[in-house]
Amino acid sequence: MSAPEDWASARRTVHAAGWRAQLPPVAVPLADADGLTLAAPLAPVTDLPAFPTASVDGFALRGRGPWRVHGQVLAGSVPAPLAADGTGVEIATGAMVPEGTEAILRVEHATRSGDLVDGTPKSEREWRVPGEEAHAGEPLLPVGTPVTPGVIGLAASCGLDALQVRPAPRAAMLIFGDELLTAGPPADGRIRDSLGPSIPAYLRRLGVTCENPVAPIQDTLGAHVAALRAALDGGADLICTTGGTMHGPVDHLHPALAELGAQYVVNTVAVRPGFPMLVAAVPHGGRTRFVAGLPGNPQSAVVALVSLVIPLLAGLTGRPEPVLPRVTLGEPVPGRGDFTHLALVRVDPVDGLARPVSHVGSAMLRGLAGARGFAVIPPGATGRAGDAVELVEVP
Ligand SMILES: Nc1nc2c(c(=O)[nH]1)N[C@H]1C(S)=C(S)[C@@H](COP(=O)(O)OP(=O)(O)OC[C@H]3O[C@@H](n4cnc5c(N)ncnc54)[C@H](O)[C@@H]3O)O[C@H]1N2
Ligand code: MOO
Repeated sequence: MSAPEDWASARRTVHAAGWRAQLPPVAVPLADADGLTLAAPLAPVTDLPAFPTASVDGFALRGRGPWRVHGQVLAGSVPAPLAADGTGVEIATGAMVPEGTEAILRVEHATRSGDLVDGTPKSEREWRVPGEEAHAGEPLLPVGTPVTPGVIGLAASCGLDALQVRPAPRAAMLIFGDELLTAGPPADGRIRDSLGPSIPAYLRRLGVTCENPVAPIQDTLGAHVAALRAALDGGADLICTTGGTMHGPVDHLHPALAELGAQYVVNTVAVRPGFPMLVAAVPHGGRTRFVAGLPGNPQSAVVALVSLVIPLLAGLTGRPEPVLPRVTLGEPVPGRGDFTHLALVRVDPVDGLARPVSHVGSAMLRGLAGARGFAVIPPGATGRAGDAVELVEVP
């Protein structure tokens, strides 16, 4: 077995490997772009607003009052200029302001008799001027920005119909372990596969297109290699496997990777739980694909997902390496010697402090199901109440 790699540096290594293999950009209609990643800066086609735009309902006026009002300007039309002092038009919020306008008088500040209007307009301008929000071509959001509903709305207001984005990575999910049942209660030495139903759900939350898992795959080297080949031929950018990361009698992942000509990006990480996790790169079909080997112990598999798969996906989609938020511990959390300890915590909604949860054995999911994420206790350290530590959130 190779020496385990430091947890933080393993994250940097997989991000860099994903970055080098970034998925080629595509143009995607706005309505389909949520969750993808900008591959070009977002910039407006015109000034924003594109024309002087009334902010209130009232009267657009020229010169001194009282003003003779002739006609109406509604949003969506091009008005004639105000040609003479002492004249005006009724104007609606959102309408283009006529050339020659010197003030807009709000309807609630106006007195009207017949076609004459009088009142005192506010001293501040009651319309938006072109370029007030942005100028044509001005970069508003950089490459690597995750597309959110807010970004989609901004893009539409900028006059864009599509966005240049990195597409969603495609994942396949392979479950190893002859002891696994896909339905019914555990019994007679057999247990339920808890990762086949849950890891694809996490992946989808991470913006990945994930097929239904292939489960369980027979505990033979031939079946492992065949399943990995089928996933590569199916076009997967990322293949997540569970189990078989160690070197027990039926752990075939390492020999299967060797047979495929895969190169380790990271092979075992100095973290508890989860240390036999790995990421390997496989050249296939003219580009690099990745295999993420998640350990079989269920909590360890999720640790591997948040530790390695999330930074790998960030790299693949052209996003920066994830920056971890910090939380303050409300109780002590022990360290794990030379290893990083990822300790499941919940974050109290009232005092905002992170406290360890119970039932956190690496074979258990009970603690994980109610936890916000993993507090990171670095090698050689111990978490004391009041310490601000990094938090890896569970997706
Ligand atoms: N001699 C040693 N043995 C083990 C060590 C060690 O250091 N020396 N480390 C343990 C650790 S830590 C982990 S984690 C596991 C990792 O093992 P594998 O990735 O090879 O996983 P398996 O042996 O296939 O399974 C381990 C465990 O998890 C259960 N399992 C597997 N898949 C699923 C699934 N989809 N759903 C639910 N449970 C699953 C499986 O039945 C085993 O109980 O190795 C330790 N051993
Ligand atoms: O590292 Mo194992 O993943 O402790 O259960």
